[in-house]
Amino acid sequence: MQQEHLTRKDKIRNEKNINEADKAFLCLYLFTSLPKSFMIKSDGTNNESLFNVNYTHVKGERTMTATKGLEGIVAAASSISSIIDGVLTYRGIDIDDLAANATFEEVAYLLWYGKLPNRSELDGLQKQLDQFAAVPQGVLDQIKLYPKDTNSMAALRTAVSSLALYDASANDMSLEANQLKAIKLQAQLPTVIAAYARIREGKEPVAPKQGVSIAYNFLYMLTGNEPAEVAVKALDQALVLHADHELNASTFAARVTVATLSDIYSGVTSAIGALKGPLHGGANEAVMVMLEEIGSAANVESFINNALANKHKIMGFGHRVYKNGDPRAKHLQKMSRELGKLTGNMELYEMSVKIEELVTGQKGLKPNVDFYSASVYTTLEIPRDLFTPIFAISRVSGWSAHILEQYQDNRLIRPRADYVGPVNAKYIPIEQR
Ligand SMILES: CC(=O)SCCNC(=O)CCNC(=O)[C@H](O)C(C)(C)COP(=O)(O)OP(=O)(O)OC[C@H]1O[C@@H](n2cnc3c(N)ncnc32)[C@H](O)[C@@H]1OP(=O)(O)O
Ligand SMILES: O=C([O-])CC(=O)C(=O)O
Repeated sequence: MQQEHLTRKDKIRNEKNINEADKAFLCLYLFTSLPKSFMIKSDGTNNESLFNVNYTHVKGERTMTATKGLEGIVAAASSISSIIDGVLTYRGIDIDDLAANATFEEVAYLLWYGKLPNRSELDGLQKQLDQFAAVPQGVLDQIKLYPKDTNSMAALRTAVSSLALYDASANDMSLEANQLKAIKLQAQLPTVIAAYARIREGKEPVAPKQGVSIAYNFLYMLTGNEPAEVAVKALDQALVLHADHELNASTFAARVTVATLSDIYSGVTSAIGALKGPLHGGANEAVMVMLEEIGSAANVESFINNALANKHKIMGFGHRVYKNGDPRAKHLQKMSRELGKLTGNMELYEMSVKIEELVTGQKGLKPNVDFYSASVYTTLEIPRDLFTPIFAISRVSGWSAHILEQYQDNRLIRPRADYVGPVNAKYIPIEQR
C-alpha cells in the first residue's frame, strides 16, 4: 500500500498537470501518510511548490509556514459538491442544470443521499418535512424574550442551538438518527426565522402549512398570506443556488466542530456563526446596505469610484475560488431583471448592473452569489436582515450533508500553527513587572 502511494505520488510530482482524481488521491495520501498538515496547491498545476513546504525548526520540532486563510489547501475529500474550472456541481450535476430544472427539496435529497429522489422518495421527504416543520413551543417562548433589536443571525444561532435542547435524539450518533436530524433542521430553520421576524414586530408566529414547498412555507409563515407563484419560484431557485459550496468557511466550521464527534446541532450552530460574517453569507445584507446608501443609479459612479479609490471592499464582489466569475451570479442577475420587470421597478437592477460594470471594469472583480440576491430578495419584499438567514435556510442542507459525510469517515481536524511569538521568555513575578 505504501509502495503504491509512493509510486503514484512520484508520478504526480513529475507531471505538469494533475487531474482531479490525482488531487483527491494526494489529499488522502497527505492526510494519511505524510506529516499531517502537509500543504498542497489546489490550482491543478504541478510544480515544485506542490511539495515545497517551508520547514522551520523550533526546539527540534518541525513546523511549517502558515498559508494565510488556508488558500489553496485541500482539507477534506468530499463527494458532495465540486468547483472544477469554475463549474459548480452538486453530486456531479451542473448547477446550471439544477437551477433550471430542480426544486430545492430535490436538491436537498440529492445532497443528503447522493442521488436525485424518485417520486415516492420525494413524497416521503415532503411528509418528513411536514412532520418536523413546527418548532417546539419552548423555542418560540425563548424567541419572545430576545431583545427586539437582536441581530437576525445571532437570533438564528441561539434558536438553533436551543432546538437541540428539545430533541431527545440530539446526542444519538447513529446514521439514521443523524439523517433524521438533518431533515428536522431543514424543516425547522424556516419556521424559526419566520417566527423571529414576526415576534419582533409584536405579531404571533404563523404555523407552517402542510404539503407545500420550503420556499412557499417560508414566505407564507413570514407574511401570513398565500405567496405569489412567481415569488415562490424565485425563492426556490435562490435556495437551489445557495445549497452547497464545497469547503466554504461555514461548511468548514461545521466539519471542524463535528470532527470532535460533537452533535449535528453544534455543527450547524458553528456554521451559522461563520455564515453571519460579511466576508461570507453576511455579504448579501451588506450589498443591500450599499445599494440603499447609493440611493439611485445617478449616484453609482461617484460612490464606486470613491470606494475603490479609498480601497474599500465592494460587497458582493470577489471570491476566494472563482476568479473568472461565480456561476450562480448570472442566474440571480436574470432573476433580478425579471422580477424588476414584473414589478415595474428596475431601479435596483439597473444600479446593480452599473456597479458591476464599474467594479469589473476597474478591478476585474466579478459579482458573487451574494450580489444580485440582494435586489432579488428586496423585490420579493423580504426585510434586508433576513437575507443571510435565508442563505442559512438553503445552506443547512449542505452543512448537514457535510456533517454526515464527516461522521462517515471521521478524523479530528487539528492543523498546526506557525509559532511566531517570543521564545525563551521567563515568568516575571507580578511585583517586578
Ligand atoms: C457566499 C460567499 O461567501 S461569497 C463571498 C461574499 N463576500 C463578499 O462579497 C465580500 C467582499 N469580497 C471579499 O471580501 C473577498 O473578495 C473575499 C473575502 C470573498 C475573498 O477574499 P480573498 O480570497 O481573501 O481575497 P483578498 O481579500 O485577498 O483579495 C485579493 C485582492 O482583491 C481585492 N478585493 C477582493 N475583493 C474585493 C472587493 N469585493 N472589493 C474591492 N476589492 C476587493 C483585495 O482588496 C485584494 O487587493 P490587493 O491585492 O490590492 O490587496
Ligand atoms: O465558497 C465560498 O468561499 C463562499 C461561497 O461562495 C459560498 O459559500 O457559497
